[in-house]
Amino acid sequence: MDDRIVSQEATNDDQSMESGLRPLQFSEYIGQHKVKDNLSIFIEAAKMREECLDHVLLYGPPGLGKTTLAMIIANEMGVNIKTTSGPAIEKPGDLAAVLTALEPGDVLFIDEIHRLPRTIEEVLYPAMEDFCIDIMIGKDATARSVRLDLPPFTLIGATTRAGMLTAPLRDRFGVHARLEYYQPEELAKIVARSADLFQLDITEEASYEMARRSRGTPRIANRLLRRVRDFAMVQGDGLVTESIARNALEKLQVDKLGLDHIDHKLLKSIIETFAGGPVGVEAVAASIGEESHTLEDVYEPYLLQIGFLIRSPRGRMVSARVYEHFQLEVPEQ
Ligand SMILES: Nc1ncnc2c1ncn2[C@@H]1O[C@H](COP(=O)(O)OP(=O)(O)OP(=O)(O)O)[C@@H](O)[C@H]1O
Repeated sequence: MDDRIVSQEATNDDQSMESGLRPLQFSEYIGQHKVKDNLSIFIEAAKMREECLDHVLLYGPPGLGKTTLAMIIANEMGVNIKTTSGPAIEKPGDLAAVLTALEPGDVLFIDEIHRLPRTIEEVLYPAMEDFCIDIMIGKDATARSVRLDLPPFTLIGATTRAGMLTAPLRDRFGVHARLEYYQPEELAKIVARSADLFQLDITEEASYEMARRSRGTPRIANRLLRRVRDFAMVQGDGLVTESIARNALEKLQVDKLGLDHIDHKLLKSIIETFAGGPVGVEAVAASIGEESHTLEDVYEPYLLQIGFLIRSPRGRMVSARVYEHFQLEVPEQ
């Protein structure tokens, strides 16, 4: 896990803070209108039919609110939620234990569902389709399969890698919802809401200052707010103003677009060592002393998303916007 302030992954620090900041209803969940509107209809219809909600697959990058949404769905359905994750389920028996402990109507949330081993995934198929599981009793010659009925339940699977799910598993989810990166105005509302929960006074401009640097991700917005709050308490009179926020974010080395020193090092290395590219990912990784898979999984996605990096068949290139961002002259083609 990387410990950058702009990391999308949750740190231990985030986890203890996040539970208190989680919206509990759709009305408090900011943005993601398409997903929210559709889910609200499906929930309403399931309630009218007095049935469970169909199984839901939530996918999208880390920190965009998949866990939060799963909790809201359970809350809006008026049922309990049990939470586990792909890596926590090591044997088919682990999953059988979770499934047989469900109460009728419960939501079972499996985070990082793409990390379930195939043999365990197969236990899920009949559970999702027919609300039953087949478990093996005995060994070798005396082994036999016994079918156990389960109560009707809703499985909510969350993944950052929908492409890594097998087709049979993906097809068993009736609802597929893709979470998108947030717009600055939505993140500004999330910052203002969290500040309110922290009982912190903040100006609208200060919320925007953090929103613009949060890389489209609520988790990062909330993390920046926590750090800025420290600066406001020590350096100001408690009110978070735009200039306190800007000053704090500069000290934290998070620039106007949410880029940090690692992004700068990566982009500058391509400009200075490789004349802007194209250059192979291995060469870039070596030049900044990182593994190539870390570069691809952790550092590149945001830079690609904002169009700062371009992936071409001949390797990575920086776009003209990177030169402008660093106030460098754009080289002639
Ligand atoms: N739409 C939203 N409105 C308000 N707050 C949000 C929203 N989405 C996420 N958050 C906040 O961002 C934090 C991170 O959200 P959450 O843990 O649900 O992300 P996630 O997508 O499940 O991340 P991961 O994939 O790493 O598990 C939570 O504390 C939550 O309060």
